[in-house]
Amino acid sequence: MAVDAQVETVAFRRLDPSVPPPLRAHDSDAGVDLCSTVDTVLAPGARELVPTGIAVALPVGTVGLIHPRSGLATRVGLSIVNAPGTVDAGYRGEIKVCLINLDPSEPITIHRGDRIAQLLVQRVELPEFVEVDTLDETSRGTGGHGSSGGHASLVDPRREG
Ligand SMILES: O=c1ccn([C@H]2C[C@H](O)[C@@H](COP(=O)(O)OP(=O)(O)OP(=O)(O)O)O2)c(=O)[nH]1
Ligand SMILES: [Mg+2]
Repeated sequence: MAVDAQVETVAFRRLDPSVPPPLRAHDSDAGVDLCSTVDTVLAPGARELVPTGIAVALPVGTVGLIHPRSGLATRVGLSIVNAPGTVDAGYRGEIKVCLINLDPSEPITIHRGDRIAQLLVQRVELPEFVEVDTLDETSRGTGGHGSSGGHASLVDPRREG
């Protein structure tokens, strides 16, 4: 499958003419901000699929990753259930964000036009997966899920202080 050599532009459509275009707050920012097209209130613990009014045509060989915004995460506990969300290069539908209110007690009010998430475009490999009988040996081998140790104090309920 042909992969574009350089990715300098990404075509987008505004499905809602009043929604702002995907913009970087600063030229060198990794992500462009995505805005809500709806007013909504997220109760503590609630999640909601929020439309952004934006559709994109990402070049083949790239992926769009939808990340939370750190300021909203820190200040009010707003996050994304499936962070980072995956936007496939072939997807032409509206980008939607599955927001979640992680605050234990306070609701979060979202207004139409609020910047709710950020979209990063990254290169991605599209390898063919080839089935084999044996895999090459490594020093890690099959060890995982804490096999290297070092975090017992984080999970030991008897820990004091
Ligand atoms: O946060 C997200 C994640 C995905 N999508 C869109 C773009 C993506 O290309 C498509 C499918 O996403 P994904 O593969 O993560 O979902 P799935 O549950 O596997 O659905 P599908 O069976 O359509 O692949 O949904 C969004 O708009 N927002
Ligand atoms: Mg999928």
